[in-house]
Amino acid sequence: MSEQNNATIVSEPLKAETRKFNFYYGDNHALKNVDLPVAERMVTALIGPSGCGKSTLLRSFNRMHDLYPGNRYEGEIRLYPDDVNLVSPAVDPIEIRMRISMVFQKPNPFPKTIFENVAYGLMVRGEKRRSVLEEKVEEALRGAALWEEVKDRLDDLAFNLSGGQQQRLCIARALAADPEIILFDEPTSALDPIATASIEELIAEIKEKVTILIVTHNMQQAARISDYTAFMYLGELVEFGRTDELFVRPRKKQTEDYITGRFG
Ligand SMILES: Nc1ncnc2c1ncn2[C@@H]1O[C@H](COP(=O)(O)OP(=O)(O)OP(=O)(O)O)[C@@H](O)[C@H]1O
Repeated sequence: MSEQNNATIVSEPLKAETRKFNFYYGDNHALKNVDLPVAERMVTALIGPSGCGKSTLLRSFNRMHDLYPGNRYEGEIRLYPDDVNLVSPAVDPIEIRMRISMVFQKPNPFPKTIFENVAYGLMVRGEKRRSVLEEKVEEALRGAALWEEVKDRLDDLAFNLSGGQQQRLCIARALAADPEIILFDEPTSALDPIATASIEELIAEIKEKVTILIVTHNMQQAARISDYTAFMYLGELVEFGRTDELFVRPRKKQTEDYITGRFG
């Protein structure tokens, strides 16, 4: 069977796409010629065994690796519709981080109030009007399904919220910046099953507005919430497909071994 071009598998418009993308931590060649299409307003899951490069790929999308000397990108990550290469040195990483937000494994609210956490990005951008901030904070908290729980305690410290609430607050903080893409790095691994279910529901809702890329160790979660799945191994993208097809009829033996738990 001839190799299929991954982008042709996607039926929606592309929001982004990596092309012959490589990443190096100094001498460590962590990502190798990755061609990953990211469908607009869909959920794309990155799965694969520990150390295969999922987080490295995710973090490349908002130029997190720029913060460390010795790291090197090669190839392209095209962002559409502008069609810019977001890892080009000519592109400002700060601008990219405003357009592409990230939610981490462990909730990481700032040591500030609930209100300030959500308003932070807007304030950094110079928005000072209290009425605009209030409106945007409410909208983002509603979008993150947290408004009803916190509307009477917006001036409480964010640390007083439960773990699941803190993670929804971090999602609200990401939403408040009106991002085009949200990157989720194992967002439920520190949460109990109920909080996990509410984050999964939330992801299904916010994908109506925002493109989502998510790293997960949990294959059931990938199968439940994603539209497309990319299976990675040793820095390579082994197989990309529609989630309903990849989990039922994987084309590659490595993918099949991984999803059936026979990996070793
Ligand atoms: N800061 C770093 N410096 C050097 N090598 C790194 C660094 N971070 C990750 N690596 C290496 O890059 C490779 C990919 O790591 P990465 O964290 O992206 O994998 P992962 O699939 O997300 O793993 P996990 O599921 O365990 O989080 C691994 O070999 C890892 O050891």
